[in-house]
Amino acid sequence: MTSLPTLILASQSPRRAELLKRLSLPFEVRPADIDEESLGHLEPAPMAEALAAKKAQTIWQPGQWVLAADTVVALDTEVLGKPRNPEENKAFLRRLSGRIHTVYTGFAIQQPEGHLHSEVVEAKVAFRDLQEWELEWYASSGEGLDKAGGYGAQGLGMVLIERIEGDFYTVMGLPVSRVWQRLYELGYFGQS
Ligand SMILES: Cc1cn([C@H]2C[C@H](O)[C@@H](COP(=O)(O)OP(=O)(O)OP(=O)(O)O)O2)c(=O)[nH]c1=O
Repeated sequence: MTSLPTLILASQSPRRAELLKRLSLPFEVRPADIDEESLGHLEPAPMAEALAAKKAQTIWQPGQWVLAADTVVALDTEVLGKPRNPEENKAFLRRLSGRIHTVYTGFAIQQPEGHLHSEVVEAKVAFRDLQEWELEWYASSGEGLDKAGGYGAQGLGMVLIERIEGDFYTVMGLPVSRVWQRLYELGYFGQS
């Protein structure tokens, strides 16, 4: 393969950077500081897609390939954001315990000439019935504090999960297989 253009990753998420690294794609991180509240009125799926698109558009400059994403965790119709403290983290986990919730990860790719592609992918996650000591243990680890829904499926949070329906990487914050496919279709890897 000839050398690929540098992807600008419009995300501060270390997980998304790690996934691009694992794909051996050349990239630079340039987080987009957007007002997420302004799209808070949307339903979870369109919200994840619109936030990803907004992040890409904030960073894009002519000639660049930009990739952005946003992960929204929804329990029925309610969105669980990032818990503000261990107490709130515990409360989130108590609500997720023994139930199935949906993780929506929207992603956006903006091409060098400005065309913007965005879409959203979903996965269903079933939590085990969690014991009180497990809520305490997980919340005090601090792992869930910078994560939507208050847990990380790729970390200690793996023990909270009974099963996942859909792509694991959608839960982790970037549906890599779908992103890869779209990059190909949009011509990132060269003329197809
Ligand atoms: C549910 C879940 C979320 N997460 C993370 C992925 C995202 O980083 C984060 C959701 O917040 P996002 O707002 O999607 O992303 P971010 O704030 O980390 O970064 P940026 O806005 O700059 O793109 O939660 C996990 O790492 N594992 C999980 O299992």
